[in-house]
Amino acid sequence: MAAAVTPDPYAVQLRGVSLRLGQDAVLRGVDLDLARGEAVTLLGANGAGKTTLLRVLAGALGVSRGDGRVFGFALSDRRSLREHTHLMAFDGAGLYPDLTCRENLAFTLRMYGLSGDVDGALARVDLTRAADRRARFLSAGMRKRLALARALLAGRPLTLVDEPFANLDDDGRAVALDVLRDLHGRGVTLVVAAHEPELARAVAARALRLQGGALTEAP
Ligand SMILES: Nc1ncnc2c1ncn2[C@@H]1O[C@H](COP(=O)(O)OP(=O)(O)OP(=O)(O)O)[C@@H](O)[C@H]1O
Repeated sequence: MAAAVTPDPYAVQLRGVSLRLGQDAVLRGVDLDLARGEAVTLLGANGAGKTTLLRVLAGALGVSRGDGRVFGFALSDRRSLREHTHLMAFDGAGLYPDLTCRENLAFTLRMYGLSGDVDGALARVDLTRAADRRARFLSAGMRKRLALARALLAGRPLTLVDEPFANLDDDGRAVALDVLRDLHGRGVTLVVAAHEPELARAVAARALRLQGGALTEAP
């Protein structure tokens, strides 16, 4: 009889992950267990290493020491990590400045091998009137909205969101919450790095703090 296969219940497991960037030991023994479908808020001062940790989980950065898995894939298998994650970067990286909003989203779908409702996503983030504007001519808040629409369409099983509320007005913050709740409701595992704990925790009640390169549960 074949042995029963137990699916890995974890989206993320990190053990003693350390990373040095230049002179800085940015991550120093990070341990993390995230269940599939869990949403977590990532807190920490400027320069604490939040973006760095998101980039490790997204397969964009290798680690110096330690071990970990993302959906069962080793951290060193960065290609598999990239295929199962979406990183919504703070600075809008991933958006193509010379493509229009609509073209950017259509391109994301093509790149990820998906079909989806581009105009619906633009409407969700209130960018319909800017659909044919090139990304380079968007305001910072509009770029953030476009990045949220991109994350929504991508719907990758692990979505890593860097400062989703920065540069947004009150309506925009509501849009960001709506998008994050939608992703979470679809079973997407979320890590939300934010400086607005009260907002982030409305989606991701469990909060972790990155301090001195290590993660601890935040009360
Ligand atoms: N490519 C790099 N080379 C050298 N040092 C880097 C590099 N990227 C980041 N760092 C350093 O790593 C540390 C952590 O940066 P990171 O961007 O991860 O912090 P953060 O917690 O996201 O900060 P913020 O809240 O300001 O966005 C900082 O000291 C930063 O200067």
